[in-house]
Order: sequence, then structure tokens, then C-alpha cells
Amino acid sequence: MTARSQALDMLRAVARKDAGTRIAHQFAVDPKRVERMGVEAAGLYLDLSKQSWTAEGFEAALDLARACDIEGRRAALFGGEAVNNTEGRAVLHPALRAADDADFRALGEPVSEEVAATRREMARFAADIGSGAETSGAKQPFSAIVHIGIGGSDLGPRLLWDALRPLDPTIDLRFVANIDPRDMGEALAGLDPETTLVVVVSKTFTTQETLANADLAKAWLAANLSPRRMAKHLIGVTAAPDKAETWGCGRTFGFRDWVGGRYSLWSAVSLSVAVALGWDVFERVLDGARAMDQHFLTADLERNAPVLLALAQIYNVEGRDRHARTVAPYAHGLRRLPAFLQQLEMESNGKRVKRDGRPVDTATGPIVFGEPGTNGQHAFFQQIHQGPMVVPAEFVVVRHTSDAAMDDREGDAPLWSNALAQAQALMIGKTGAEARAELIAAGASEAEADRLAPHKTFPGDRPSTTLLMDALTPERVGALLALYEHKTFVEGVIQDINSFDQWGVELGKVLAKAILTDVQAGEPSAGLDPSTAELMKRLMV
Ligand SMILES: O=P(O)(O)OC[C@H]1O[C@H](O)[C@H](O)[C@@H](O)[C@@H]1O
Repeated sequence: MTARSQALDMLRAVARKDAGTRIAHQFAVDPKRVERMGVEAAGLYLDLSKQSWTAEGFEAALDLARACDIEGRRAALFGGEAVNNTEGRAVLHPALRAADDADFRALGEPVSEEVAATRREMARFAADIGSGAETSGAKQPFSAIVHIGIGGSDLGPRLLWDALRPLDPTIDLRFVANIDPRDMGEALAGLDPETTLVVVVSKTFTTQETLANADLAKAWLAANLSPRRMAKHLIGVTAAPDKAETWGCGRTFGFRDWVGGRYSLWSAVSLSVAVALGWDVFERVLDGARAMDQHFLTADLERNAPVLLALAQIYNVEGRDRHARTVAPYAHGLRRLPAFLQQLEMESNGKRVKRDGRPVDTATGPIVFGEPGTNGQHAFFQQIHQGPMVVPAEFVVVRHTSDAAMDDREGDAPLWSNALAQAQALMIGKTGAEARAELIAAGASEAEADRLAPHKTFPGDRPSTTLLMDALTPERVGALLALYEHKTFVEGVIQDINSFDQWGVELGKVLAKAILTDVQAGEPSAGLDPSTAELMKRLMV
């Protein structure tokens, strides 16, 4: 038996024992709990004291981390080894936010100089668009950007823009991901092709949705601009520049195969955001992520925010059979965080085999879902409070969400007090006796109180994590996303899986092509299952 499986078994055993004690009770028996389970990292504060683990459970989780050689795997990642072992690639997103004079190597090849050169190129392009030095085909300043991309080529940049955009931006930045033409139709509505820049973002430059949308945008430009002028409006961001140029991009910005799609927002993938926000703002995002990298690299495991966040999840999934997690960002600017995390975590760790191809011996990633607070409170939170299934919650709380809120006397207190209240309610709950006493106090008869009390009872003892930041600044947003990246990596290490491939998305793509071929031929191919054939026929009429 390996040290890892021994530690895993121990964690499961301790967690089963922990089930007999309530979270709220732990504060009484362990006065150091908040201190021990609260850590600061790169301007964020992480509170894990409302998780279900006892002091013993917390230690058992740390022992598991120690048994999994997190330090060794972390060194392999930062050292540019082939951590993505099914594709033989390094995984070096930290190199993208490192200092200019860093010396990262991917499989031994130096990469930092090229990273710095691309950053300089991006900075110049952003400055030139901003100043009007870089003009459209008609020699006018650009006033709008249409960013076309999907998955990792969409979610990160979109989140950055939502979180950091000014209320009245000088560049009208719009995102298009879906192959439903409605998405592009909405994005192009009201834009002037003469002053619109189209940025096509695709690592592979083969993604069906992105190419279909890029063709739509090109046709829209072509209806108004000459081919020579049009080239100035078409920018590619890709790891396959030849493909982008063949397609018609007048200029391309590159990144390498050691940048995974869902880890790519630190690269030229965020070009359109860097242009629209200004390069200095984007640089501050990188600074924040770099601060989190430093924390991850240097903090002891028991004070290491990404490690502890990962352990809380492993404890819930492995120890307590909790296979879902809800994320509630209490900031309108972070409303797409759940969608970003769905890709980051579920595409990274939703795996059935370990690095060596043998079946996993853990449950791997849980289902991640969420909505911004307070919206989610008026919808699915009912089930989080009273449903029979325990769903750990994660509250991301921002003291000042925007300048507008800071002008208000109460600031954001009405927003964040809701987050604190939800976490508290989940933990303390309300007993049947308390519910009954409240009903009686409100004038209900004994019989009525007996009838209604079970409906008004909250089991409580439901775990949550709270993440605090002072303001939605570029640095904090960068640190937050880097925190989640490293958390995802640590989970993958503990589960012994490759977090950096995504073969699970391939089969559907291949079958979609085959179905489209059938549709073009006018009938389902022989051998197609009857259900799919029937659905296809109904759609083809
Ligand atoms: O950037 P692209 O090559 O167009 O890929 C876009 C996305 O599609 C793929 O199917 C993967 O699931 C994602 O990880 C990726 O981010």
C-alpha cells in the first residue's frame, strides 16, 4: 500500500468520524480554529473554518497532501516538465505572468524571452489602438472589438472584462462564442464595420464554432470593406499562426502548446481585453497572478491557500460523499466565475483514469455550479439549505465591488452581509424546537405550530468556504483566478490524474461532423441508432 492510499484511507476514516460532530461545535472545542483555517494569500483571505473537518480531519487532509508529493509535482510544473503526460507537453501558464527576466523552460527550451516579446507586442498594439496610431482600413480609429472564441478562448477574457470594465468604455468590446448565429447577430448589431476590429481567438484554429463565427464576421466586413482594407480588421490569436494567416488574418499574436486553453487568459488570448482595458490594467492582472504563484511556491502546505482549498474539496468528496459544490460570487463583475470554474475544474479533473491509465481510486472532480449572489439566494439556495443532499458552498466576497458602490454611504454592505448571512445560516440552521417556538410566538396554535415546524426547520451543519478581497481590482482578480488554477492542479496531484488534457470533449465533435455530413446528404446514414435517426429526420424537415 502506498503512502498516498494509506493517507487517503485515513482521511476517509477520520471524515466518517467527523460526521458525528457539528461545525458550530468545533469553534467551542478549538479556539484556534479560525486562525488555523484562515489564510492570507496575495491580498485574498480564505476562511475554511466553516468546513466540516474537525482539527483531526484537517490534519488528516494535510497528511494526504504530504503523502502526495505536492512539492515535487509543483516543481515539475514550474520546471516545465511534461506534466501533461498524454500529450507530452509542459504546462507553463505561470511563465506567462512571470517577470520579464524570468527563465522558464518548456521541456528544457527557454520560453521567457518569447513571452516577454509577445507581451511587448501586445502592449504596443494596445497603446496604438488607444492612441489612434493603429487605424482601421479606412484610416479611422477603432471603436469596437468583436472577440470570437469559445471555451478557454472565451471564458477567461470575458470574465476579466466583466470584472474590470469601466461603466462607459471607450472601446465597445463584445464576445461571441456560440455557433448559434444569433450570438454573432447580437454582437454585430449597431457596430460599424469601418471601425470594428475582429479578433479571432483559437489555440488550434480548427474549432468549428469559432471558424463558423469568424466566417460570419469576415463576410460582414467584406460587405463593406475591400479585401486589402479588411486585413487590418482581422487579428488572429493562436498557436497555429499559419492557419490563421491562410484564413485571412492580417496579423497574428501567438502562444505555445504549453499553454492549455483553460489556462490561457494570461496570454495573447486576452489581447482584446488588454486593448479595451488598457495595457497597464492587464499587467496588473498578471501581477496579481504572479503574487499567487509566489505564495503557492513558498508557503508551507498548512498555510498554502490553493492547497487548503483543494483539501477542503477532497475532504468533502472523498470523506463525506459530497459530489457537488456551488460557487456564489457576491459581485456582479464576477457573475461568470461559475462558468469559468466549470471549465477550469470539470474539464481539468473530470477524469476516469489516473496518469498511468488505470481507473481512478477517487471520485475526481465534483459538479460545480453557481450564480452570483444575491441572485442565487432567490432560486436554488432553497435546496442548499433544506434539500437532503449536502452541497458545500463557496462564497466569494468583495468589500468594494465598484466605484459606484463606494460612493454610496452603505457601500457594499447590503451585498456582502447577505453572503455572511448565508454561510452562517447554512452552518447554524434552525432546530424544530426553535421553529416551533417562533410559530407560537407569532400567534400560531399548538397544532398549527406542530404542523408547520418541520417545514421551517433547517438542518444546518452545512459546510462553506468564504473568500474575501478588499476590492475588485485587477490584482485581486488575477490572484483569484490563479488561486483556482493551482487548487485544480493540487486536486489533480492528489487524485493522481492528468489535469491538462481533455479527450472527453473529442467524441462529440467527431460525431457532430458525421451528423452534419448526413444532413447534407439528406438522410441519416445506415447503422445510425434509431433515436438519433428519428431526431435528425424531425429536424431536417
Ligand atoms: O482555442 P481553441 O483551440 O479554439 O479551443 C477552444 C476550446 O475547445 C476545446 O474543445 C476544448 O474543450 C477547450 O479546452 C478549448 O478551450
